[in-house]
Amino acid sequence: MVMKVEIFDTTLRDGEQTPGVALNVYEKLEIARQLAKLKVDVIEAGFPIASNGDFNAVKTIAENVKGPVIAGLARANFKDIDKAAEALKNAESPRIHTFIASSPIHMQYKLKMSPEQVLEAAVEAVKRAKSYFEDVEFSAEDATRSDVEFLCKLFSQTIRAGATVINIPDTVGYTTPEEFANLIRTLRERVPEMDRVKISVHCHNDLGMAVANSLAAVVNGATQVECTINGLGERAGNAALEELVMALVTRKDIYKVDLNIDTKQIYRTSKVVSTLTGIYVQPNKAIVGANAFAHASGIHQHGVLSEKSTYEIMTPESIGLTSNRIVLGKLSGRHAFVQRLKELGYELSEDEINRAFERFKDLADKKKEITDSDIEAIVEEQVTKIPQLIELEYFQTSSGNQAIATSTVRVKIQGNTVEEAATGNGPVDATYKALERACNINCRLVDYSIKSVSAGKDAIGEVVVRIEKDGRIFTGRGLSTDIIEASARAYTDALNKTLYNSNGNKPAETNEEE
Ligand SMILES: CC(=O)SCCNC(=O)CCNC(=O)[C@H](O)C(C)(C)COP(=O)(O)OP(=O)(O)OC[C@H]1O[C@@H](n2cnc3c(N)ncnc32)[C@H](O)[C@@H]1OP(=O)(O)O
Ligand SMILES: CC(C)C(=O)C(=O)O
Ligand SMILES: [Mg+2]
Repeated sequence: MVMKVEIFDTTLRDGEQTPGVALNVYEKLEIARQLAKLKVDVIEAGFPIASNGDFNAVKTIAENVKGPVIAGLARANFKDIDKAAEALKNAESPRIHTFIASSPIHMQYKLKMSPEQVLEAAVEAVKRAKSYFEDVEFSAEDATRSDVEFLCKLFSQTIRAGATVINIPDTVGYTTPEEFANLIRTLRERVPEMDRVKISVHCHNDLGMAVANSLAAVVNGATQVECTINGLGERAGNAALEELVMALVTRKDIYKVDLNIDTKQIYRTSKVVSTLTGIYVQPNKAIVGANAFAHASGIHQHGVLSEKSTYEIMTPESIGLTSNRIVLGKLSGRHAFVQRLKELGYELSEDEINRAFERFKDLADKKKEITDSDIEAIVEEQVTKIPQLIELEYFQTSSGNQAIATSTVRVKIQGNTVEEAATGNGPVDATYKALERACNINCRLVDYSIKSVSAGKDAIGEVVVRIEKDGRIFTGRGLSTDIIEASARAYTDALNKTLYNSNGNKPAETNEEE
């Protein structure tokens, strides 16, 4: 029989312990409703004794969210438990989650209690909680640094007192998969009562092993896993729900467990939580990071375009995304570029593709990500071009508010390399004068305009110039992330057209005017 593992979400309790996060009752309710859509088995809605706000949030969620068990946290004392019971009393399925630390460090320095006192407080707490509700969870805080003998005693007695769920937290993220697996196995072997309750784990991520430790516990019999959306939580956070769930689903061949979760709600839930908590998800975060289903390198893009499973172990649709993302940049190859051209509706010849691809690579060296607008601009610039009689090989400018702008350019004109320099009213003016000299063309700048083609600080600038020569107007266009370069390219393009025209050719573009 396939074992069922329950997902206990503590985003609203441990997740809210993330430094800088404070959710109001409406925000908590919205997250709880989304967690119910995700079909988590338990929502830990808060710590009712902590504040009136948290009490109200737990009460509101208990009264309004149906489906999952609604849990409230309480220390091992009557005041906390009574308050939690009051907040939870109208829940469809309420659970009081009471806890006390069991490690020597915590007992001695924090609680200032002997093990015997802790044992007694735990048993009394569970009995008190049981007087309110059938479902009672008991946690031995810092279990992974506790004496195993003592843990066995604590769990045996709290189960006899009525606990229905025994939670084994790795409170400070100290354990390792092997050690934790061994602890779960040992406890199950040595505490016969564990057979009749749910065995839960609650792992923190201080050494980056929260998910791995939780999975090791599942393999060894844990039937409930506590986790948070986006891995939020105290210090380095808790095991991330999305990672745990997708590991259990994707590697069902190994874990062989069933879950209630509707994985298609994962992405949306992550978004809701990051928006309401203000804690953004790092781009390379597993499952829900912006790059989790993005492919940036040519070899991978080619693979994924041929067959997605070459580089995707789960589908973006399975977590609620509509598709993967092919990110065009300097590491992309021809396959991905050609595919994007097709998607944008271009039908280009081999030669046109070659030229556009060359320009794309050139631009990608300067710009992190090439957007669709960039590609459209590249195609417009490259493909509609007449033969390059003048090629801009190099330019250098210097300018400043106290200096005379100077520019040096090197161009290749019909096979000959010419270098010239000029001064001007600014770097663009100086470059234009140097280009005119180098090309030996007398013309007049009629119009100059610049606009941003794409978004962001590294956006492409598009410069369009109109020049007049012998009574005719020629238009030139230039693109670059550097506006001086875009200006130089535009002017070179226009000069090229004047030369092409004076050689007796009919300009290919329609933008030439009499
Ligand atoms: C591992 C975890 O994540 S546990 C959950 C942690 N979350 C929180 O602490 C968030 C909410 N907490 C709060 O709002 C407050 O800390 C409260 C309301 C719980 C308590 O506030 P205060 O009464 O001002 O106490 P304070 O937080 O300074 O100290 C904790 C007290 O609880 C005691 N305590 C801690 N854990 C437990 C426990 N599980 N059972 C019983 N007593 C406990 C401490 O020994 C200390 O007792 P003392 O006041 O007699 O010295
Ligand atoms: C309250 C308990 C379960 C906890 O958050 C922890 O030990 O980390
Ligand atoms: Mg915790």
